[in-house]
Amino acid sequence: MTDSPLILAVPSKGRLQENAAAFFARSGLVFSQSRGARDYRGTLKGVPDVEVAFLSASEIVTQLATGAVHLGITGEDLIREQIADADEAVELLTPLGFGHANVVVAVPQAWIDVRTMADLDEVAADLRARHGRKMRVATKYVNLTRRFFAEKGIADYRIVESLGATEGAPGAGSAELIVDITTTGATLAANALKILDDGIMLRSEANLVASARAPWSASARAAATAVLTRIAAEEEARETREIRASLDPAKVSSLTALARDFDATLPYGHALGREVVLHCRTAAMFDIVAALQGIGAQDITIRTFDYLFRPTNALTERLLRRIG
Ligand SMILES: Nc1ncnc2c1ncn2[C@@H]1O[C@H](COP(=O)(O)OP(=O)(O)OP(=O)(O)O)[C@@H](O)[C@H]1O
Ligand SMILES: O=P(O)(O)OC[C@H]1O[C@H](OP(=O)(O)OP(=O)(O)O)[C@H](O)[C@@H]1O
Ligand SMILES: [Mg+2]
Repeated sequence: MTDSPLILAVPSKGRLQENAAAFFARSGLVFSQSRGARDYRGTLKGVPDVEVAFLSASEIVTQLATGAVHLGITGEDLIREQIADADEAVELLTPLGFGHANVVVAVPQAWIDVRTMADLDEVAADLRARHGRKMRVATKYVNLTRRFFAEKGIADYRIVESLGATEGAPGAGSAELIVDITTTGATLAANALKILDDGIMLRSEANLVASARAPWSASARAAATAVLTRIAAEEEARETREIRASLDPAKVSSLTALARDFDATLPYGHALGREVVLHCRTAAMFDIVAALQGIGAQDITIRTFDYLFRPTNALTERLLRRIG
C-alpha cells in the first residue's frame, strides 16, 4: 500500500473515449495494453508506477468516489448525479474542452404556454385537478432533478426512472416531461420537445478528476505529478508564443514596460546583443509585434512550442493542495 501505483481511469467506450485518448496522446502519454484491446488494464509508456483502468464514464465516477482509482476522465454531469458529497469525495482538476453537453428540462413543444420552470406549477395543478395524479418526469438524472426542482420550488411531481431513450417518454405516455442530456438538440427536436427558458440544470463537459479517497502513496503522488506536469506543459505551450526580434541595445530599456503592458515575460532576461526573446499569450502576439516595430525592432519571428515546462503548474498544485 505504501508503494501502490497510481490508477488512472480512462473511458473505454461511449462519447468520451476517442477524445480522452487524443487528449493523453497530445501530452505524449501513450497507453500500452499488453494483452490486446480487450485487456481492461494497461500501462503508460515511459511513466512508471501507473496502472491504466479502462472503464465506462459512469463506472469511473463510482471508482473515484470510493477511491478505487486516483485520477480519471469523466463527465461533470455524472459526478454531480452519482456522488452525493462530490465536493468532499473528488476534486475537479480541470475541464477538458470536450464532452460538452447540457442537462436540461424539456417539455412537449405543443405546450405553447409553458416556457419556464414556474409554469410547471400550473401543469402539476392541472394534472392533479383533471386526472387526480402527479406530473411525471422521466430521467436517469434522479438526484440532479430533485435538487433542481427543489431550488425552483416545484414539489408536486413524481420521477419515472428512465434507463434509455428518455426523450421518447412523453410520446409514449409514460411521463409528461423529461430531464436529459443534450448536445446538438437533434434528439429533442426529433421527439418534438423544447427546453424550458430557465431549464438548463447543468452545463457539463469532460473533466480530469482526482479522488480524495484513493490511497495516495508516495509512488502514486510521484506518478500523478509526472502525468500532470506533462499535461500542463502541453497546455501551457498551446497558450503561449515565443517572439524573437532584433533590437537596438539602446532601445532595450523600453522592453520591460512593453512586456508589462502586454502581460508578456522576458524569460531569458535582457539580451546582451541585439536578440530579444519574449513569451506571451497567444491572443496578444500580433499586438506585441506592432509594439516592437514601434520601438524599431526588426526581423521579428513568432514560434510555437510542443511543451513548455514552468517551475509549477496549476494542475499539480491543485492536486497536492487537495490531498495534502
Ligand atoms: N450528446 C451527448 N449525450 C450523452 N452524453 C454526452 C453527450 N455529449 C457528451 N456526453 C458526455 O459523455 C458521458 C458519457 O455518455 P455516454 O452515453 O457516451 O456513456 P456510455 O459509456 O455510453 O454509458 P451508457 O452506456 O451509460 O450510456 C455523459 O455522461 C456526458 O458527460
Ligand atoms: O442532443 P443530441 O446531440 O441529440 O444528443 C442527446 C442524446 O445523446 C445521448 O444518448 P446516447 O446517444 O449516448 O445514447 P444512450 O442513451 O444509449 O446513452 C443522450 O441521452 C441523448 O439521448
Ligand atoms: Mg450512451
